[in-house]
Amino acid sequence: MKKVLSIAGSDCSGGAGIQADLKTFSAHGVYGMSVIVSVVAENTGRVIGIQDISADMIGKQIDAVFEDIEVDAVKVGMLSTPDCMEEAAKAIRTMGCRAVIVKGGHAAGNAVDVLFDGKEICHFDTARIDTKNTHGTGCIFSSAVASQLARGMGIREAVQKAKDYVTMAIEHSLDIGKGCGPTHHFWHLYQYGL
Ligand SMILES: Nc1ncnc2c1ncn2[C@@H]1O[C@H](COP(=O)(O)OP(=O)(O)OP(=O)(O)O)[C@@H](O)[C@H]1O
Ligand SMILES: Cc1ncc(COP(=O)(O)O)c(N)n1
Repeated sequence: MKKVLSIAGSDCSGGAGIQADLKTFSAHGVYGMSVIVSVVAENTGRVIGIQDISADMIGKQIDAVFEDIEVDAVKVGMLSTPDCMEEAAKAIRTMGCRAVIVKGGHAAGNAVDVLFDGKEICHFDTARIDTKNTHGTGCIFSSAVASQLARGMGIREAVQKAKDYVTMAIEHSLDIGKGCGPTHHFWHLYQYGL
């Protein structure tokens, strides 16, 4: 089984952050691991508090994973301090960085994401879904890309599959909480079974 690591914050309400990443990894059939950089007291409506984990402890978590387990892909989420960013940058640097994707979830009109793979620009364009329930969309989109890369897919195909996944997860989003609810990480599994 391919192994994917998320370096991100913890969302106690379960829709974003580490919790969303682990659900997304499981939905993609990869083994999920997590390095927690921050504990966030948040829900679908507001962020109440943020407790950052020390850079030393973040580094130790990363070392604990890498000294023992072969990691096929890394996804980085919320990084709330420059120290966290430095630890993550060191980890990413060891893997190389060949492509960049800019997400357009907050723009007006269609939901368009733009990928630059070092050679060509590629657009991923879907109709905007009219819903307030988009808590965690960025988390699950990037976790889905990391999962597909770990499974051996090329970058363009991985982004297309992740876009399809996040779009359907938003389409089947859950009305949980009073604010912006989470998406449905396992809609496909619940609809069609294993
Ligand atoms: N209402 C929507 N309808 C369709 N797709 C959406 C919608 N909102 C977000 N997306 C898609 O979800 C994915 C995540 O992008 P999004 O911009 O929401 O991430 P984000 O992490 O919230 O962004 P940011 O980091 O700027 O807060 C992208 O593929 C985006 O196009
Ligand atoms: C711990 C944590 N990490 C990230 C996000 C952003 O989520 P998104 O931008 O995907 O909605 C969040 N709300 N909480």
